[in-house]
Amino acid sequence: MEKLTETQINESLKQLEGWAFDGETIHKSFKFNDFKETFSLMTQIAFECEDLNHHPNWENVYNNLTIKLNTHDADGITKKDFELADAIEKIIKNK
Ligand SMILES: C[C@H](O)[C@H](O)[C@H]1CNC2=NC(N)=NC(=O)C2=N1
Repeated sequence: MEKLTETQINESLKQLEGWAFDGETIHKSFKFNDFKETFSLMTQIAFECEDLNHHPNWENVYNNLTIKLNTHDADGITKKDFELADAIEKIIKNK
């Protein structure tokens, strides 16, 4: 899988509200109602990650969730990161 250039990353980020590029990952932080809702969403996302065979670097503290995505196999950002980010946004929008 080819890694994307910074220009391509920034272009793709325009379609993803609230996501940013920190030089290594695309990332976004979320705040939900409580821990149960947060962990339920993390579980739904986890099954999507398995389907895509693409996994996040994420941190959860109570109702806060920070998700960072990059492609280890490419040592950069690839289309798979944006595919997973899209899937994450859909899960959260439909909660
Ligand atoms: C063998 C390799 O770990 C797998 O192909 C998948 C698993 N999940 C993954 N997740 C992420 N973020 N990057 C990868 O390169 C990746 N590779």
